[in-house]
Amino acid sequence: MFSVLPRAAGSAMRQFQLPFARSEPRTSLLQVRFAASATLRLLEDCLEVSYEGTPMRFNYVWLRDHCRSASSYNSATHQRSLDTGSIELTLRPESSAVEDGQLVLTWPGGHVSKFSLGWLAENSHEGRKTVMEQPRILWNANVYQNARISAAKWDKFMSSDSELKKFLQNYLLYGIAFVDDVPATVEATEEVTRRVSLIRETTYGRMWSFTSDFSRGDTAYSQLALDRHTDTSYFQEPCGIQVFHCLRHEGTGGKTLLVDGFYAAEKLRQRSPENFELLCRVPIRHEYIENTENHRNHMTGIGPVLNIYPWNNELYMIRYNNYDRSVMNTMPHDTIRRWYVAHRELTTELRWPENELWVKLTPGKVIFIDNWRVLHGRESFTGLRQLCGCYLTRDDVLSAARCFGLQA
Ligand SMILES: C[N+](C)(C)CCCC[C@H](N)C(=O)O
Ligand SMILES: O=C(O)CCC(=O)C(=O)O
Ligand SMILES: [Fe+2]
Repeated sequence: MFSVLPRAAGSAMRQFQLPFARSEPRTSLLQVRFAASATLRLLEDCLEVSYEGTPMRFNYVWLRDHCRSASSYNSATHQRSLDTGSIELTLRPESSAVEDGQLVLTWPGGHVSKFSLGWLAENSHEGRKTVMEQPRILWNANVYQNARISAAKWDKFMSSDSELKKFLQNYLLYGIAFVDDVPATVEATEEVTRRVSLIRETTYGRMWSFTSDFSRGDTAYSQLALDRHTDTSYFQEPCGIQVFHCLRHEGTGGKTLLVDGFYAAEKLRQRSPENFELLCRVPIRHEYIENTENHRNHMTGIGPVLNIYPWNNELYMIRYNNYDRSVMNTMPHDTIRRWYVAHRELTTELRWPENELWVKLTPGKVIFIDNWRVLHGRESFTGLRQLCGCYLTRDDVLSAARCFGLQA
């Protein structure tokens, strides 16, 4: 397994910088010793706090903006009451002190702000443990199998919060997680997903249950194999999580394929930074057109294949669906050739057999897939196969994880 830290991207992205510019403090006006190993300095444009060995700088406007006094902040709703627009941008405190592990600042006019040193350490730029929004363990089939992640069990999952927390931690790290022993019904599948989050209703329904009956205008509703892909790439915001539960299958084939899209994309970033960068930059369109007796849809989503946060180059979403990719008319002629080369290189990564995790979904086994990261596909099959599931709202899944103290 290679590192999960985002690597510095290639040449075209080297101009990247953290948004927090570092400038040398100019004058030291005041030094106060306030704890065994902590020092406070009121500088020209910021307060420097050296606490537990880390010097941290706090902009004065930032400090006033983060004042937790009753008139500035409603701690019952966790909302700011202060109008940030009313803070003088040249503001400086009139005095500063440390009392009982708290930094106490008095502002011109007499308003007092208090900050615990621990809170400052947690929230300073310098004190932040990691620049990653979402720590992950990227995997190929070996890595995932050797990790021996156990599936949650229905009974415990439904009743024990620590079981749910463990499940969410696995989900966040690997982008997939399983619950076993779920009754093979749509209702139980709904219950198990409601334990985690809200369901995202789409044109396919809230909960859906389908066979290969071509009830909708899409290949999923057939017996054909489906190559690895992410779903709803034609949404402006693709669904965050996909849930599958195979309620019955009397026949052969139909295994589920899972591929960690971020593992493949990071390989591409290492191997060909320019191709990685191109796939981050060039927008393409996906489309879902359905015109049947009962359903009329025309959806499009536009965006790059690889989506990274501009401030740290961390991947947060891959949109990869060769079936639903629409006409390539969103880029100039000279980019097209290069885009196909880059896309081919990513496709090659995604197709290495060692990156493929194959799972036979059986009645009772529910899988949650991070549809912004892990691609799914299936083998062709024979016989009656009924699959049910739903999409989940991403924000609510992440919120559930944060409520357990997980970094999400
Ligand atoms: C999952 N469910 C069967 C309801 C919908 C399938 C959607 C299929 C579509 N081609 C896509 O990839 O988004
Ligand atoms: O039939 C399957 O296993 C999955 C089909 C699929 O890709 C989907 O429903 O999104
Ligand atoms: Fe799919």
